[in-house]
Amino acid sequence: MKVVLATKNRGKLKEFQEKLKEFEIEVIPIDQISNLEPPEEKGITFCENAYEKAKYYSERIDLPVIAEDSGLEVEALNGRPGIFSARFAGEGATDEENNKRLILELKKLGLENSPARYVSFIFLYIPEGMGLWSSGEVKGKVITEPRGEGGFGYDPLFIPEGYTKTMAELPMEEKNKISHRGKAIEKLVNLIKEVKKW
Ligand SMILES: O=P(O)(O)OP(=O)(O)OP(=O)(O)OC[C@H]1O[C@@H](n2cnc3c(O)ncnc32)[C@H](O)[C@@H]1O
Ligand SMILES: [Mg+2]
Repeated sequence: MKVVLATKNRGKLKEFQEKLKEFEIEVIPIDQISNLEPPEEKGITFCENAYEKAKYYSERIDLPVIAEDSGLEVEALNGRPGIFSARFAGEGATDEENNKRLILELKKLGLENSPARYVSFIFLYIPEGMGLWSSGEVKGKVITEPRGEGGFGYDPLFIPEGYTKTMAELPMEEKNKISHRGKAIEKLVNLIKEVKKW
């Protein structure tokens, strides 16, 4: 089975490819099929953004498309950056700039860490008129001293619950076992299997 993934994020793409390989599903990045620019993320929830993006591409390329919207919710920041995680430090910000902003915001509050969670929301849009969705989360804490080279985004600042290493210090295989995305992908695969039985 093959499925198109609508993302511009290389880290995300690699994690999807690695995880779905376990289930013999091949992931084709959207830019191999189409050079359409993604729709603006206008939603106020992860759910809306994932749905809108999957629908947008699927209707235009007439193939099943997966899109994911994900982010980091920090307790001390009342859930921010949330859906704005990719652009916390401004439109087009790099991971490093976003991490700096997070550290600064925590320090402004006099904090060295805060409970936090990563959230992933995945939508699979099938042109014949069907949609499947799943979500996942991983709880942990964010710190103000980055560590590790793996993963992407806020991983050098995120320590999953029950761990002492940051997400960026874990091999991808291990991150995929415990991460918001890994869990959401597993749930989606189970749904696909159910639907195939009909
Ligand atoms: O929209 P696409 O093209 O898929 O790529 P994106 O990077 O903009 O992806 P999102 O809109 O879902 O924003 C998610 C942001 O949340 C953060 N994030 C999500 N999952 C993460 C993870 O597993 N590790 C670290 N940071 C993560 C990171 O800053 C991402 O850029
Ligand atoms: Mg995005």
